[in-house]
Amino acid sequence: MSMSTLQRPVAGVAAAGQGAQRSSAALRPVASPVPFTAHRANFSSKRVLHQAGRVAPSRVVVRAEKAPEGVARTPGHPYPWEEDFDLLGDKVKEVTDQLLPDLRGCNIWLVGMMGSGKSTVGKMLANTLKYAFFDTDSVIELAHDKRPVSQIFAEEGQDYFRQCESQIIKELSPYRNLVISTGGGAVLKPQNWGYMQLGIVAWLHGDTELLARRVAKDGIEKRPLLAADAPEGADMEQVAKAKLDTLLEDRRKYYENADVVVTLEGYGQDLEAGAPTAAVMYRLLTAINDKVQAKKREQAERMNFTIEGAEQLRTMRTMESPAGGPQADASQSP
Ligand SMILES: Nc1ncnc2c1ncn2[C@@H]1O[C@H](COP(=O)(O)OP(=O)(O)OP(=O)(O)O)[C@@H](O)[C@H]1O
Ligand SMILES: O=C(O)C1=C[C@@H](O)[C@@H](O)[C@H](O)C1
Repeated sequence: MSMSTLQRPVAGVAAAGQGAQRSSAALRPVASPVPFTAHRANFSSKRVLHQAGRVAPSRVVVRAEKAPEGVARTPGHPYPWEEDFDLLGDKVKEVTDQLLPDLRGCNIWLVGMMGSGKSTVGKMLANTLKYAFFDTDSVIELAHDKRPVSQIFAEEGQDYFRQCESQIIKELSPYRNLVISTGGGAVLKPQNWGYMQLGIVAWLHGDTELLARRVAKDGIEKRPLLAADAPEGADMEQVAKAKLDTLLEDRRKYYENADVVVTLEGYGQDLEAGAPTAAVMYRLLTAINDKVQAKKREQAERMNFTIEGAEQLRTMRTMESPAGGPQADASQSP
């Protein structure tokens, strides 16, 4: 499959490729209409309008509405501000403002098991950073006349699907300002890491009970690796959980190569559903920022050296070079 017509990503461009030929899919960012919304609460986001010269174009203002009356605060919550939507909104803005200039357009690759929320969180993250968003599964579907992943698996096989996935990862990697949500199995191929590690790779890590609940709710038939050989009439959540356990066992070592790991764990009223999307995004932004700031400090430290005898260097005069004489003479000869 050739992806040679990949368009330079333009934020906000609607998904293209409808009816695209399998051999020449035009890749454009999947529209990311999801603003800063939490699954549980009413968040709203507002982007600052760029008024020439008055507002830095990278600024994103996230406003969070008040938490509904009566929402209990969970004692011992390790991230208590996640339960205070005003505070969470402020914190997202704070970390985004610090991160964006130092991120310098570096791509963010989301990896993780099925159901970890890579697409859901990825869209919100792209929105917040004003990055374009790609979902490799969606791009493959678009490039195949919108056939769902499960059908492509059934008709073309998993190997073919993995080749498409690798091709897309390769083609996206030289671009900048992208959030890319990868398929759960993208981590299996070393060649994919070669491309993803040009950016920052973040693992969304949740326990398999949580993931199974989510994928069962979506319908496991959408995920061919989970649906295969599922006994009829079985509890789909249990089927999914058993398969996810096996897959995670095989894949953990690959996911652990990620630059940052973000837990999906929810607390208090989010114990079952996992952390709300906005909270996961905040954890992600913070982890990426920590990484980027550490790298910046490391680079600054490397530059923090003194040259012994610097004074001598400054006053040193060029001595006559043995090579200089004859060459100089030659250059002057007619
Ligand atoms: N923070 C969240 N809280 C509750 N539900 C969520 C959250 N994030 C995602 N979900 C739900 O979980 C399901 C899986 O999410 P999503 O498709 O984003 O995961 P994914 O990692 O991209 O999965 P896959 O790799 O299988 O495509 C969806 O139904 C989504 O709405
Ligand atoms: O975990 C996996 O191997 C997969 C995850 C999905 O995102 C799809 O990429 C596909 O169903 C395979």
